[in-house]
Amino acid sequence: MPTPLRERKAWQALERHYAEISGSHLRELFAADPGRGERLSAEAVGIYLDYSKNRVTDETMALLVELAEESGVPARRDAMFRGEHINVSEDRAVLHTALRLPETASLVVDGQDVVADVHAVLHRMRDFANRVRSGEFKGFTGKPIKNVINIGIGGSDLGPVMAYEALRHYCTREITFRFVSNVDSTDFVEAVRDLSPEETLFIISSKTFGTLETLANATSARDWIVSALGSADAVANHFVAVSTNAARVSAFGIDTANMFGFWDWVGGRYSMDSAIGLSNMIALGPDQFDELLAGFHDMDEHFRTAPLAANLPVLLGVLAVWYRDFFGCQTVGVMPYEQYLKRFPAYLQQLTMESNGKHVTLSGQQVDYDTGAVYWGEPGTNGQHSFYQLIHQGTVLVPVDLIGFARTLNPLGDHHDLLSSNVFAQAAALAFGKTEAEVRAEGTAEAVVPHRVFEGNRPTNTLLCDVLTPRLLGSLIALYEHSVFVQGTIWEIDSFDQWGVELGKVLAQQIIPELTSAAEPSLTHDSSTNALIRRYRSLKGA
Ligand SMILES: O=P(O)(O)OC[C@H]1O[C@H](O)[C@H](O)[C@@H](O)[C@@H]1O
Repeated sequence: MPTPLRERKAWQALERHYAEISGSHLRELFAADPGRGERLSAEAVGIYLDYSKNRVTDETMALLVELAEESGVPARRDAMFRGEHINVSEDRAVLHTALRLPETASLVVDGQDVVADVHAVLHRMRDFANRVRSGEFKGFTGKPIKNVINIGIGGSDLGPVMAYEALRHYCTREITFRFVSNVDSTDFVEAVRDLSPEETLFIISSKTFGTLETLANATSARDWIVSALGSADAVANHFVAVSTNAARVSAFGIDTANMFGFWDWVGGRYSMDSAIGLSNMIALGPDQFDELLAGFHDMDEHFRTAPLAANLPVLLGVLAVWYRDFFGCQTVGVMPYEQYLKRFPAYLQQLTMESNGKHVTLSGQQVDYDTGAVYWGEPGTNGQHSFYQLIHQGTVLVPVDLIGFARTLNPLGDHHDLLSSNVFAQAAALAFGKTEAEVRAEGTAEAVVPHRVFEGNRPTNTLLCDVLTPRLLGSLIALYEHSVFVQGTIWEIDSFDQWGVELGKVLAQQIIPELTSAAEPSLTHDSSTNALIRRYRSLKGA
């Protein structure tokens, strides 16, 4: 049993240290230490992390790294990479890192070479992707596929849609890609409105193949194809499945020959580099998909081997703990200054919040400290003209990750420098602010002075990369995956289960028949739920 968090030596030292330094201003820390801006940085696999604009000193960082050490981050990391069952509440290995091991590697878990299994599926995916891309794979009426629709939700949607948007520059423009996730019929109806069924392929992505939203959408997709093409036999030409559950795939009516498998040791939110990425492989082509996997692996190797004090996921992870538990920050903003990464914050929400939104330790004890923060964000400059006001002058402290790139994939005049100047300007403005004296010196009318003061001392990480490539994207995602792991290990929680999504699902199952029934809603509901059900029924019937 690890020492409870509050009793760890490094934690207690951090409590004392926090009392000493929490009042320090980044203005003073920078003024007293000209080397700070370069020293408090780390770089690996094409990602430069400037963490100097955090409310830390060298001593803070040393203590945070000690905390990671004392919390057993290296040992648990190695256990994860070996395939031990670190997901204790589901008694499963956590092996998304095996999805990106090179074919020459070998990893035997429970008597099975998982690398061989992974590459067997990758080979089938490559063959299929090539056949779809070349037009060799044909629809029921003999036409090549022009549209690919991934139907999935949560981890079976967010990764593929984020990566598709992120890597659009590298994707074929010959095929239209769409992603249907919501059980709201509008999602499906709008996605297929302008498409020809004869040229449309559905990828039904679901780890369990039991998710209501996905099965409802898959059923509507099947009806759409069968009614348009006039034969149930058309399913074989227009549907493939990605799942761990072959029995359910075949019960749905998809031949398991058209199924791409993965394994229970891949968590849904860690699955975009498994067969769940099939739509991405078709869009990118197998070679660029390999690059994406190589990028994940680059970061895995860095995480596995770099000293903790220079280890990017460890640094991001311990800083997240520092703000969450010592400064009491409830949220973290992630702002990509790269339009292609517009869905990255949404992707990170599942990764971070489903992983670390937990209230008990691995052994089931209620935690007596805060765990996962709320993650949110938008592309940077758009955010500046909307909610950055609160980050600059509001009363909450919001640590922000700013993600910038030296080069754009779409050079156009001076746009990219205009964009990038904002990355550096925001980080500086948040850190150093503007004092009352500075505002006055500008000749500001006295009554307005307080409104124009920026306290500063608002922390940021700046992640600076060269240009967005599939490889870089893989590394960036793995960076956040492992940061989540570091946080979860320090908090001693299970970052790989998600029991918190179950209760609502069960209640919805109970309510579904009540929405069409004329009988009184269930006596087991509360009066509010019953009143809402009655009102819904009467509005619907009106
Ligand atoms: O891939 P599926 O089995 O359809 O699951 C889709 C999603 O739904 C669940 O409710 C979980 O909260 C997610 O972790 C998962 O990614």
